Amino acid sequence: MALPSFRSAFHLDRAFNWFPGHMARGLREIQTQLQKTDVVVEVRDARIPLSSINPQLEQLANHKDHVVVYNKADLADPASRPSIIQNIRRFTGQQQVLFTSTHIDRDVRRIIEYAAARARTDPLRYPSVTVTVIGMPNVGKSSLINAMRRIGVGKGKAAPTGANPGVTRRVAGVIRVLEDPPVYLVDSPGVMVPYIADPIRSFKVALTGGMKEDVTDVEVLADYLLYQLNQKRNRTYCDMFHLTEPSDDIAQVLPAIARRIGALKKGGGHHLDWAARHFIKQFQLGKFGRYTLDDMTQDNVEMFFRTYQRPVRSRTRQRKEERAERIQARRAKQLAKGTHKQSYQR
Ligand SMILES: Nc1nc2c(ncn2[C@@H]2O[C@H](COP(=O)(O)OP(=O)(O)OP(=O)(O)O)[C@@H](O)[C@H]2O)c(=O)[nH]1
Repeated sequence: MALPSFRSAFHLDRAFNWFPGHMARGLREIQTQLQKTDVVVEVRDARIPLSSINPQLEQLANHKDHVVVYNKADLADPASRPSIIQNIRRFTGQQQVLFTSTHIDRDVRRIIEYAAARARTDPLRYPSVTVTVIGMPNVGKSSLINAMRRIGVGKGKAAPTGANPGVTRRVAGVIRVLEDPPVYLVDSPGVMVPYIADPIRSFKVALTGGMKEDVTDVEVLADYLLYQLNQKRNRTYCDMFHLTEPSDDIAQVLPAIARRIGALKKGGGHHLDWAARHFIKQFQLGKFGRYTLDDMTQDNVEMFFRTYQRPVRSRTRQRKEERAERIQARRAKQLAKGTHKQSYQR
């Protein structure tokens, strides 16, 4: 049987963006909180090692003792780890890079140990250590804090968690995670990059659960997931949804998923949005295997770091600036004319 031909690129005309008010406020609160912080734990998603970097947070954290934690490592391709460590060190100078899964105690303990080492090596300077946990939405900050508390002091959940992004909305109070030396953690709201210009980057963030569903289009996102699976020649979805052969056409795949999960409309037809949500959820649960969506090849990483720190203007800001430029140009023109008139009159 001839293999079906797959798309060689995914074409998108728009990016998803999500930056509600609580994130702008959260960023200001984090800035204030960092003044009272000894160690910053910046949590990112191991499945999107580049796309889960928020330059605004990174800049705030860079002035501090700062450790980068790639969480959800159980869902990411382990083969990408060496290139993540190497590239992050090379392009950001960041030496402390850890990989964690909140349900693997050994991983979580390494963060506690990192913070406790400050107090152990310099107890006069650090009679206790305060750690602030920052990062993009849904990367697992609160889950990590709860895991550290469970491991460090044997206590239950203190930070609310949830499958949807944006559960934590304010910088929280301190939570003790170790008695001796005393280590305290502070949770903070996930802060998204204010404006993501690159549609593919926004799709990766959305696919890994970092965007509120309302700002996305689940069927387009499901199509992007299908594209990703086919790129990697991953056929798991065929067995899962009883497809006889792989397809690159989401219009064929979504009805098959809908039939499989019983998302059928009363008068006939399929709930394609339910099917799309189910498809995406399976990816987020790791049912298609472990994925690192960002291309970690040298060229791509270099390109990312060359452009990512440039402040990206939102469309509104861009329009305002363009308008201001037009007004200025018009005034300059009028002035030139006026000057000409004046000199003529003189
Ligand atoms: N598989 C896996 N899931 C995780 C891990 N850490 C967190 N999660 C799940 O990811 C989801 C988000 O976790 P949270 O801890 O609420 O994330 P957060 O970064 O605090 O989210 P915000 O409130 O948006 O800032 C939850 O459903 C967690 O169960 C991990 O290491 N592995």
